[in-house]
Amino acid sequence: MVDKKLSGAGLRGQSAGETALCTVGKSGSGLTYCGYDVSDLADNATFEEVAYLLFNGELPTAAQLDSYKSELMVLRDLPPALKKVLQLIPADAHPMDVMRTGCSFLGNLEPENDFSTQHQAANRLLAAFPAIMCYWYKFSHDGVEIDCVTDEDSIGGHFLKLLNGTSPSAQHRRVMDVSLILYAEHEFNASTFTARVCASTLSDMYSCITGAIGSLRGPLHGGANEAAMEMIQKFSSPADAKEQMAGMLARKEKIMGFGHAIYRESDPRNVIIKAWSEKLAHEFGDTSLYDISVACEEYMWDTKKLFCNADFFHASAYHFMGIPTKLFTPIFVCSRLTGWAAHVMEQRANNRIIRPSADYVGAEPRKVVPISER
Ligand SMILES: CC(=O)SCCNC(=O)CCNC(=O)[C@H](O)C(C)(C)COP(=O)(O)OP(=O)(O)OC[C@H]1O[C@@H](n2cnc3c(N)ncnc32)[C@H](O)[C@@H]1OP(=O)(O)O
Ligand SMILES: O=C([O-])CC(=O)C(=O)O
Repeated sequence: MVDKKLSGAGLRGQSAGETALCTVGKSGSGLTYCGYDVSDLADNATFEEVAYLLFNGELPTAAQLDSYKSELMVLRDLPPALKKVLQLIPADAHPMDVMRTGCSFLGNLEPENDFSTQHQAANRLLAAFPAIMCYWYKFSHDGVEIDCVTDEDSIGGHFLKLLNGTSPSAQHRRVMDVSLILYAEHEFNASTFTARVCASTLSDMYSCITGAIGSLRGPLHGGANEAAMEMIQKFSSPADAKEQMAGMLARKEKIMGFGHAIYRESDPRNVIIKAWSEKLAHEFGDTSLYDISVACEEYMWDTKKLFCNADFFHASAYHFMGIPTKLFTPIFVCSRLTGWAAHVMEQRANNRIIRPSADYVGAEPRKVVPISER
């Protein structure tokens, strides 16, 4: 992988601190968590192992993993007061606003009063996020109050069971696991940096994560998976996709799910989720959306040398699993929480308040003219 020439606005190319959690776009290996290549983790680990790795720096032993999964299972149910709040949020609310409120409200009920409980706060959010999303979704859309506890021992399986009310297939469980691994961590991306800035003021875990959710919500960041889904659904065939994309590029519109702030030639997560999307398309029995997605990928590379980022083939993969489009970005939250919380802990361990400077481009010094003379 070629290192991208990094300069210009948006703090691009400037180091804003140290991390032992992740490398992005380094030559030889596209993405690593604590030294492990993401493709190795996606092939050989589960999401809970990756969460444990990010929170503790090492992969768990079998006994440590068993006990960690049991700990998380006990933390899944939502307090009655939080359920009441979720019931008040209308069906047309943005699900990322629901996640933001759910996280913030839980912070009122179970505040992190002391940093010595930071692991508990992170684990509580990790265990509770799927229920926050699905409890609100099922109540507001179907009028059903779901049970927030399931017998699924993985977070991905738990989410699918909350959503569908039935146990997922082994394949769907595994795809969720891989997806959550791919989204878990990504160095100083916008939402993680938000969490670190907040942590640097010595604020609490819930505030850091609430702020990060707000940053992930935007279509230039995590919101791109939903935006990509909305786009590909409008294309009737691969040929139509190419024609419409040509128009979008001519109008200087951004094509969601393409390009990246750091990677230059490819996003290492794409090849992994793309392969799962293809498998799921065959299981779904209609590969047209996958074929359209491949046409988009080819067209963007051929015309603009822009490649799919992690979000693009997530859209079709989630769709083939029957997941409603509006829940795509909240799933990202369920995963990235691990990276955010790990960065909060890392910032706290070696903290100095993050406070950069600005280049002033405003008016020269001047005097206030009395209001009657303006
Ligand atoms: C999980 C994630 O958060 S991955 C990112 C998800 N976001 C998206 O998919 C949104 C679409 N992509 C984008 O908007 C951008 O590629 C970003 C925000 C990801 C990165 O932004 P930047 O670092 O500024 O991009 P970069 O410097 O590579 O842009 C180079 C040129 O390509 C253009 N470009 C980049 N991505 C796209 C795109 N998806 N569609 C059209 N043009 C694009 C830029 O506008 C820029 O053109 P210009 O020089 O004429 O202004
Ligand atoms: O790193 C970034 O800028 C965006 C990204 O891919 C992520 O957060 O996963």
